[in-house]
Amino acid sequence: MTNLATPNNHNIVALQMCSGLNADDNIAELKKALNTLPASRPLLVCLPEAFLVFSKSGHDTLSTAKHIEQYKRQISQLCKHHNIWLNAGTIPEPYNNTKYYAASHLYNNQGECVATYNKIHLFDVNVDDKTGSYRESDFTQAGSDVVVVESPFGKLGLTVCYDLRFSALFTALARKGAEVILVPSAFTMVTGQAHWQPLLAARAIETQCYVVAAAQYGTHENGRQTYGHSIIISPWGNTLSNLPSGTGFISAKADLEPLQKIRRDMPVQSHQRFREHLL
Ligand SMILES: O=C(O)CNC(=O)[C@H](CS)NC(=O)CCC(=O)C(=O)O
Repeated sequence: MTNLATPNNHNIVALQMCSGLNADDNIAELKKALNTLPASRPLLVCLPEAFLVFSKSGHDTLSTAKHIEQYKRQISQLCKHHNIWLNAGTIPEPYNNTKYYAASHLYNNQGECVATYNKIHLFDVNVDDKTGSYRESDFTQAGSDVVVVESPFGKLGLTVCYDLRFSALFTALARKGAEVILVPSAFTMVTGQAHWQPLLAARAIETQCYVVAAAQYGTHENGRQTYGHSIIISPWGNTLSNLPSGTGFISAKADLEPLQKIRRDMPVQSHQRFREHLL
């Protein structure tokens, strides 16, 4: 595990993981990683999509969804124990007997779940890799609500992975006041190499938000290969920290003063001429 030296004013961490099939094993990995956290508080820790379970099939993820409360209790206790805010990447939340939401919860440092975003755009895509065909909507119910939540780190906008390709969602988040946008992800190696970094940079620049993307990396027990490259980008589009490969942390300071100056100097939201077409 890579642990980069962390200046003690850093307030945001993104954890890169290589999650496996078994939820208990993935929680054990998470616990180990949290024991090496930087000491600064308040601290927001961001986890990747599917950190709890990265299955071979939606059937297996659905069985984890049926026992999700025990895992949520553990996640909540970890937040209290470490005195951290946590974006719990995604976990499967039951929708009905055959589908779950890809739910991205935000926990505060008391262990309370203070916001939930359900992934809106589902990855029903053919990719030129070993997996070939991704049909996320077979088992995942799409969400519909745009979520921005107050926090000690600014107003957080929640998205997940494939959502990154849909700028209208990011514009909607910006219009709801988002200052820091989280993009927990499990990008494929092939599409990540082609599109990951430029899409994230564009979203940061166009929304004038910090963008924090915690990613899955490596070859997983389910046979999939993910791109990694967890990254924290400033509202000016600068990369503040990144981790191309392996597992471990990156961290940065999300400072709202430079963000406000960027928005004063270049008020793109108020220059927007297509407002009536937007959410
Ligand atoms: O299936 C799970 O268990 C966890 N979820 C994922 O891995 C999701 C849905 S298949 N992956 C993506 O959205 C990749 C997007 C992507 O790679 C792109 O937009 O290019």
